[in-house]
Amino acid sequence: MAQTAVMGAGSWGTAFAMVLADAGNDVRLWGRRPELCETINAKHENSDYLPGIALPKEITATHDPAEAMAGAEIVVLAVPSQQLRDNLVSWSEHVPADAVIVSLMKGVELGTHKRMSEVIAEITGAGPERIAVVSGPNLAREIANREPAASVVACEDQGVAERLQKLCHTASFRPYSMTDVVGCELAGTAKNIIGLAVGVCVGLGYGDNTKASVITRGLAETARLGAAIGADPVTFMGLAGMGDLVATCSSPLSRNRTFGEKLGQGMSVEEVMGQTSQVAEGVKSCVSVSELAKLHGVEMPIVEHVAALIAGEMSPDELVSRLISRQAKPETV
Ligand SMILES: NC(=O)c1ccc[n+]([C@@H]2O[C@H](COP(=O)([O-])OP(=O)(O)OC[C@H]3O[C@@H](n4cnc5c(N)ncnc54)[C@H](O)[C@@H]3O)[C@@H](O)[C@H]2O)c1
Ligand SMILES: O=P(O)(O)OC[C@H](O)CO
Repeated sequence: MAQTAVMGAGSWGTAFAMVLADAGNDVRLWGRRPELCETINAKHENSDYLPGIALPKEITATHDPAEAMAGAEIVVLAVPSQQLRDNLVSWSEHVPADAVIVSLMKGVELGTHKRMSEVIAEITGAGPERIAVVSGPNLAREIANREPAASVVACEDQGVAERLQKLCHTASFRPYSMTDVVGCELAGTAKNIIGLAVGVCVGLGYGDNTKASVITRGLAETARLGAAIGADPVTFMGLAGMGDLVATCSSPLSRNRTFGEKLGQGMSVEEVMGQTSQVAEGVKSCVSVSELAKLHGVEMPIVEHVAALIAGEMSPDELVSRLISRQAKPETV
């Protein structure tokens, strides 16, 4: 068992802190707002993000990053992807030199097109054997309710992945280990964008054939970019790929799918933003992933159309009609 720090007390940071505590680890949870940390410590509940769920007593919250990470063997990062860089710059002096740094985030940075593991390596100087990713079909509220689910722990060092796997294996959470960090991160990021597209179709009133078509072709274009940036193609068939895509695109709990659904129903991006307190990563990552694909000469029509929709350059109806009327071609990845 290990001393762990979870940096970010939103939905997934808190739910994953529960997983770590259930697995027998000591968990310090860093929260941005002192008053939320006080509530968590006093009531053992994150009333803002997971109301009604009793947190294990082994979780203690703090607003002080130095206190959160002091002596931590495992530092878990769970803030919105576009906010990671700024936070990590201010936290990096407190990250213990030998700690393994685990990303729970599913996004690609705007401007740099970097995956979160690349941002972590750049800012902390940690080598690949100290950087890991957890990704899979893991909607926070279901995990916090201890509903059975599987996930993937990826680290280039298989031994480190296996150690982390043991540290987060509980009676309801079953992690698999793997070494494909690139594939895992790309799959987790792209599924949010495909989830937005599926949500748009749901909002327009379309049914399961439409959803399945977007999911399948979404996975194909994700795998295409994966092949270009060095991912293992098998990853896209697994929990971080197909698994997460199915969970996100099927569930009303998904913030990305819900965001798209509201757009499909006729709300503007600004209106949906105004109603959304939690992060829908695909809204930003559609831009960075679309640019990354272009840099690698890879076509990602669904991602590109979602980026155009978010930019206000096309309507939900146009998104669907333009995708369906693209030139006919063989079904290849
Ligand atoms: N919620 C899920 O079901 C789930 C599951 C798997 C992965 N993820 C991923 O985990 C990451 C975190 O998502 P979440 O669901 O916890 O998001 P959230 O919106 O529920 O919470 C985000 C947390 O980050 C904090 N935050 C926001 N802006 C910040 C800033 N500028 N500086 C520091 N902290 C800031 C918020 O206060 C909050 O504690 C995302 O990349 C998401 O895609 C989420
Ligand atoms: O709520 P979403 O759309 O951010 O999805 C949450 C998780 O990533 C599902 O695995």
